[in-house]
Amino acid sequence: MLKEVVHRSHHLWQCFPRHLHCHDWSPVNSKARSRSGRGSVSWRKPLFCMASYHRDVVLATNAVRLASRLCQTVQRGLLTQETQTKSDKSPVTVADYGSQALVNWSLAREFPPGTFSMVAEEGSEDLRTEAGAPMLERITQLVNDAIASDAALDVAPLSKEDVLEAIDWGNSEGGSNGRHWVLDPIDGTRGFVRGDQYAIALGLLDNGKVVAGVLGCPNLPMGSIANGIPANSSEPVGCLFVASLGAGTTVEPLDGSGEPKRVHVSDVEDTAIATFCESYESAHTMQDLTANIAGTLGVKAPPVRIDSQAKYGAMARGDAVIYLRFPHFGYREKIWDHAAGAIVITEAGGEVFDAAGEPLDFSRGRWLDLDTGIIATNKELKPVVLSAVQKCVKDLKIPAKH
Ligand SMILES: Nc1ncnc2c1ncn2[C@@H]1O[C@H](COP(=O)(O)OS(=O)(=O)O)[C@@H](OP(=O)(O)O)[C@H]1O
Ligand SMILES: [Mg+2]
Ligand SMILES: [Mg+2]
Ligand SMILES: [Mg+2]
Repeated sequence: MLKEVVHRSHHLWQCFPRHLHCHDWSPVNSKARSRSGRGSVSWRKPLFCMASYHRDVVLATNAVRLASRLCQTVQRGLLTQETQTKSDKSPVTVADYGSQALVNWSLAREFPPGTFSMVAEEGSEDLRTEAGAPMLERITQLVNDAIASDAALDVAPLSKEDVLEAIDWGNSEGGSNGRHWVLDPIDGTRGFVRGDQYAIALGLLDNGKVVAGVLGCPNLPMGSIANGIPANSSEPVGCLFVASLGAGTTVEPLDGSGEPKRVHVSDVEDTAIATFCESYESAHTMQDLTANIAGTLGVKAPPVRIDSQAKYGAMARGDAVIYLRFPHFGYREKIWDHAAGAIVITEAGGEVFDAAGEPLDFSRGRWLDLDTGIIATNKELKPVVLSAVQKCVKDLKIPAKH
């Protein structure tokens, strides 16, 4: 079956106009136009784009929207048997696997055979065991339901083997040459399980540099979260952030009900009125260190703590001025936890760097080797934030590289 898909994808690719210009491509497969009335991923016509990655951005947006639907369905009624614990003790759910299978399947069919490379978080090993069989059954059903709900996808259902295979298309090592997609199918799984924030994070590397990023944040309010996330608010929820090199960052409703709007990081230059955001989970960042850095900077507001790369999206539109992330000793960052988020910030005018002040290097494979920590802020505040970080990190006596 997947062979068929790949074969057909080659055909699709051959039919696709190669040298698209921004204005040439504005597919609309909305509910209103669909033959069956099933609705489809609401295709967008971006306001800001750069010709070379425009097609990738459109494909990535559609894939993320499709996966978001699956995640929303699962989060509404998550059952305990739909969650497993991985060997590193972190949780993984049917939605992490389902989202990865859908994004991989949806993108791979658009590229010529042998040219699709994906670096993604999950692998199918645990699903291939006897204990994993019920989960695989459920994931296959969720994936097929999501595909069937989209009128633009007129394909036969995937088998369990197809789903396993699609998940494993994410096993690329990435690197500094060529094009590699980078996917976190659910970033912030702990938040997802808790019923809080999470993100479907899809980036694209070209010769080691992040050139495009799409963040689907199904639970993030469209309005500012500078003062935290209001409970029981009537605010519309569900944001899609899209960025590509030289083309800026936009935000729009994830459900396709509104137009993309360009966003920019905060222009606050006075740290006394700056806000900062960080991981919700204290196990993921040294919150005592970040409190110390914030204190050194004279930041008065309490931290905005939310799960996942939704933080990067929130920062890109100015909800927070500074992002601080300092994992506990020994933790090694992975590229899918930051690729999409980093370009969403940089294209919104911000900077993302490590404690040495260097930009993140996504060219070294699946891992993100960096000096201590990840920091983001606007260009004006970078020197003062970096200096506070370096002072506090030195006081903490963290080994320079870990
Ligand atoms: N011990 C430890 N230290 C630091 N980071 C860790 C750690 N364990 C996991 N992770 C990674 O954190 C990802 C979740 O993103 P955040 O830390 O920003 O969000 S939050 O902690 O859920 O609030 C999370 O991403 P997902 O696994 O995709 O949920 C992990 O990759
Ligand atoms: Mg995980
Ligand atoms: Mg993650
Ligand atoms: Mg994940």
